[in-house]
Amino acid sequence: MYYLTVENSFDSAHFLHGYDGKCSNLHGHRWRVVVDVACEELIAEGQQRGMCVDFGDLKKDVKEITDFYDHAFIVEEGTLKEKTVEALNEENFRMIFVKFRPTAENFSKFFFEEVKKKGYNVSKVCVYETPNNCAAYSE
Ligand SMILES: Nc1nc2c(c(=O)[nH]1)N=C([C@H](O)[C@H](O)COP(=O)(O)OP(=O)(O)OP(=O)(O)O)CN2
Ligand SMILES: [Zn+2]
Repeated sequence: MYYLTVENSFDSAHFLHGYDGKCSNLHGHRWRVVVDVACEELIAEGQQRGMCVDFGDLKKDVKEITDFYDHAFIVEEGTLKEKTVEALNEENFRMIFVKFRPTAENFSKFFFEEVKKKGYNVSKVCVYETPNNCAAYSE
């Protein structure tokens, strides 16, 4: 089995609703998303001969998926008061609502599925919230 690894990072804010501690406060991370793709066989012919997939294609797709979350406030649906959302909208702050609690674990599964949808044989996705903490998802 061959394994490829690419990564992309994005900066965004979040908070953990219902968390008893500092992470219940609005705070930011440089989220680092590390994607592993597996191949049993390499491409036999053409420009990509000897490759699992072209790093360029994989990097472009991972960047496209993750850059959407850059410089945004990521909010779990239903965790902010309506008037807070309205006020933030009035300020033109970019909010992205997600259906899950925005933890590294949930993001690792979310990005795993998003990259898989692009047709890659994803073997693992790790999401680093800080340089020292990461969560991984694989199937
Ligand atoms: N298993 C998880 N635990 C925590 C997550 C998570 O996604 N998965 N997330 C958080 C918070 O988002 C927090 O920002 C990160 O927590 P923590 O490492 O405790 O904070 P610091 O980076 O500031 O670390 P210090 O060592 O305290 O400086 C919490 N837990
Ligand atoms: Zn955090």
